[in-house]
Amino acid sequence: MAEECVPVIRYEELPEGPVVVLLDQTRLPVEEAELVCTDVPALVEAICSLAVRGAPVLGIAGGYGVALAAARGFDVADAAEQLAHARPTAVNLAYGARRVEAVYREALRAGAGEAGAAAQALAEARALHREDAEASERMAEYGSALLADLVPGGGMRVLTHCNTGRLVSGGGGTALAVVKAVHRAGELRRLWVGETRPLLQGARLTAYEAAEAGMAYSVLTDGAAGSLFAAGEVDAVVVGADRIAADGSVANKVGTYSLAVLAGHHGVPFVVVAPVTTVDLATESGGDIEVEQRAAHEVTEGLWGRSPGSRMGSGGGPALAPVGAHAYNPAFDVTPSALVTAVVTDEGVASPVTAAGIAELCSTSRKRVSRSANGMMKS
Ligand SMILES: CSC[C@@H](O)[C@@H](O)C(=O)COP(=O)(O)O
Repeated sequence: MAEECVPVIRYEELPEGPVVVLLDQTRLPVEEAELVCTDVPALVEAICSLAVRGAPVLGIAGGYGVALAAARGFDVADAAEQLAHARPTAVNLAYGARRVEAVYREALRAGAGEAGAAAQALAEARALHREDAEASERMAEYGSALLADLVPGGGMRVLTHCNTGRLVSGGGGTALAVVKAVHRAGELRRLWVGETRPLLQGARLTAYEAAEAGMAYSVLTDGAAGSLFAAGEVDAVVVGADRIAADGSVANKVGTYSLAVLAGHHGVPFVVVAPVTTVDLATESGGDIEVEQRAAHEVTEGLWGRSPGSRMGSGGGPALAPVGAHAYNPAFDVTPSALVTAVVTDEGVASPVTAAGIAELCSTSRKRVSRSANGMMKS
């Protein structure tokens, strides 16, 4: 159960100073080790190496990073800049860093002083963390209800990609939180877990969470998805998102687009689950989304499968390809809205996925924020 698990991220005020503590996801599933970041460069390094990863928790990390810089007396604007640009595709990272930076600046402007502004920055980062947990619950509710409609009769076989559960969130997560709700309702026959090359977020992390939740699951190589669809073994695909453009295009872990094409070909619902904070109305279309390109050695070396005596490559892993092999290694791809059956958010569901539907979800969210800013009850 999530309550007994090592927290994915936390901000701690130790006698020697504040720190951000992360569950190091590069070490999973072998061990649950924590990584303690005492400054922003250490946190940026943890973000780049994927010790902390997945869109919503990157937002929380960005927020805590700015709060950490403020509390330790570092240059807050520089910290926010470094964090916002540590990875380019997941919009939540910049969102979290900029949101907390804005609160810090406003507090300074209002005369709170540095310590007061730092305290307000931390309160904002903690609020962001809490909101994300609440958003997970709402996405799980909306998403599981939608799946029950899309796949009537229960006993569904769901295919997912990458990792979108508690490891990416202040709460239960996005797509995997939906699958967990389906499982709790007794309606999940099997979770198909795409291994997610090259860094195996599916095999290492989603399988770890599926086992933790007691689900029936199978890991498959990314290349095996086609034959699984052809055999009629997939009732729905449920994935997360790193950025959703105004036209409803979805950037998510590389391999998502291929699954959407397969789902379209086989008439299987393809559902994207993400908080509204992952929608970026300033990005007009999928072609405008910056896709992070990562180092070749992630593809050409077995970074997660070191064994004694293996010949090590430049990244420190055993060679899987000739030394020096060129690699194409985008971290994400973009799926056009026409291939997406529904976008499930914490503010409701857009289906069919249109620019108007996406804008409507965001305006619901803005109304909610302004109501709560006016001291009214949150809906
Ligand atoms: C809510 S998680 C959605 C996405 O962030 C997830 O599917 C994903 O692509 C993560 O990529 P990663 O490179 O592991 O950070």
